[in-house]
Amino acid sequence: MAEECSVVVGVRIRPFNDREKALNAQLCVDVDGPTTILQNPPEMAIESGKGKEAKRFTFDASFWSHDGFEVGGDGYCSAAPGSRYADQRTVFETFGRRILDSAWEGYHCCLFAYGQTGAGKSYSMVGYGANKGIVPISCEEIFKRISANTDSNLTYEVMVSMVEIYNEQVQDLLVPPKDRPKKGLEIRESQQLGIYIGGVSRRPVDSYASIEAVVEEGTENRTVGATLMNATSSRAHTVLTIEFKQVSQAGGQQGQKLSLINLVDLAGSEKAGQTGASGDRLKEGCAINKSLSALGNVIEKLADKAMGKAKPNAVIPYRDSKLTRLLQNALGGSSKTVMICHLVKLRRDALNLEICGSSEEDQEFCDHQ
Ligand SMILES: Nc1ncnc2c1ncn2[C@@H]1O[C@H](COP(=O)(O)OP(=O)(O)OP(=O)(O)O)[C@@H](O)[C@H]1O
Repeated sequence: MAEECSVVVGVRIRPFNDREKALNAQLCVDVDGPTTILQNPPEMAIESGKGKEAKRFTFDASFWSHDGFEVGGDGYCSAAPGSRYADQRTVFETFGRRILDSAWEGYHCCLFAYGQTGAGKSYSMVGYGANKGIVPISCEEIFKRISANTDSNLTYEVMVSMVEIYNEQVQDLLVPPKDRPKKGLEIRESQQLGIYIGGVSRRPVDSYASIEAVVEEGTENRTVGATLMNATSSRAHTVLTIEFKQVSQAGGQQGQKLSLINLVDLAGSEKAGQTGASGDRLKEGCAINKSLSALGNVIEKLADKAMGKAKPNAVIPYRDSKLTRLLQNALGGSSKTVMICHLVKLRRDALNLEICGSSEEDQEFCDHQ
């Protein structure tokens, strides 16, 4: 456990939606192995004065989910023969499994889905219909692994909580909206527990069915609102925390290993003009963008530390937002972080590119919001 925190980043590109098809949207992204290639379309080249040359950004993985899939009888989308389409299972195998392996080793972990509204974050995290995302597949895997355990000296305890951060307030998704405190829950700190949410519901779960029921209940209670870009846009960050405890008995002594697995569906980053935002929607958008910037800063600093670009004692600005404060336990120390960035409008999808130290950074492309 002496290892420092690690941050891995991937990019996923979804199919065009109806709106983009109607607008005759141009495809200006490609992938080549772990590299994402951005083409500068001619009109942007004129606007930026930068020419048409493609830019290449290398990540830990780049998932092509734009086309090349076939739909099975059950609705599951998988790669057509010879295609490079990355289906839900591929994304889980590349990143979700890594998170579970780390949790089994006793690390705290965070997996984030980042991207503009409608870019496919919820699709990757929760999924739709037969195309289950990382959350349900991970939950299934956790209980598959637990039931495969044959060591009678080893037992497991799993607890789940689910909150959303909406307008910088932490709300318990396992409590109906009418019964929640108006100002949300407080993030507290103690020597024993580190950072924790005062009064949050923690439900014990002992099977896939029980965790699925809790996640469904929480999902029903989420704050969603329509924007022009996505009819059921999530306007809050949703954080599912799985407390995973391994209890071992040896020589009359009990040992415990606790891992916090945080699966985070971030609210969509966006430009007010594109989403038709005003009033409440605009206020939400400002809170979302502010906390995403804070997250970007924290991850960038963690990545710098992991790569030796920053001093080991460099201060990480967790306190700049509720989101980063809440996840401080899981992001700091010897933890594992995975960020899956979903691309749509490339010049504006900055955090994706900025946080990855291995990319050829270009301010024109990284001009965030
Ligand atoms: N990889 C994919 N393959 C097929 N369809 C996808 C994929 N990713 C997203 N979609 C479709 O695109 C639409 C928008 O996706 P999704 O709801 O996941 O976006 P989002 O980023 O979570 O948006 P928001 O932040 O507004 O909640 C959905 O109809 C979804 O089914």
